[in-house]
Amino acid sequence: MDFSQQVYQQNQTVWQESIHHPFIKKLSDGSMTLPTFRYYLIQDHYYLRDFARIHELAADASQDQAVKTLLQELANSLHDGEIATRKTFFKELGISQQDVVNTPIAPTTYAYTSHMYRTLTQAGAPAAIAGLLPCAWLYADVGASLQGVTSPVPIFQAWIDSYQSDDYTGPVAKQIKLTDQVARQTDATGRDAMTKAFSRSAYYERDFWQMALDHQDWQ
Ligand SMILES: Cc1ncc(C[n+]2csc(CCO)c2C)c(N)n1
Repeated sequence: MDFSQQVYQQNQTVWQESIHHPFIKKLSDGSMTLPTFRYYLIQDHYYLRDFARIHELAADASQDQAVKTLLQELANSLHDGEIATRKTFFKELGISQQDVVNTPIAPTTYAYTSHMYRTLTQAGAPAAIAGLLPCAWLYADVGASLQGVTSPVPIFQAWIDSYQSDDYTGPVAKQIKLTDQVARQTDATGRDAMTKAFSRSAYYERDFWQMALDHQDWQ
């Protein structure tokens, strides 16, 4: 069985807890408050900045030219895709640079991004690549689970729509393929590190939703 299918199956409990998380329910039924959505977007802004950076660092650390190129491509498509979408949301909700500066990175965002940097420095590019995978894959599944759902709040609907276009699902398939290719070129110890990196990211993805509902801070 491919590495991706194996870790996907192993992490279904936490995965399904994300898909059925109250955060997703509140987005789709419109009961989420705007301050919660704003909180999520600002934390996500911090997250995406590091997420893009880790692609670049993993590309630098990778020995394989094709892997390097694909990671760089994924990093570029982030700037045109997810990061650009966030900028539109910021504009629509009136979130300013000052609002971002005034909001510190919260513990779960800090832990999730630190986990990805740590994985890269301690276990290398293959594990870092596996740690990047749950992000896009989970959101594709969340998008699929929301197919046909119409949120009464237009900006929540825009968020849902952003995970349903082919522009989005194409890169996810590429990333799964890349991870499987890297896993095939890696020994058992490396694959074990990849497995751990994937599981930990899946865990932090679930906690990210809860962090936003709780408006988690450092108190
Ligand atoms: C915490 C968190 N996890 C996942 C995503 C989703 N996401 C991040 S980058 C990207 C594009 C393809 O890699 C997608 C879908 C997010 N925004 N925030």
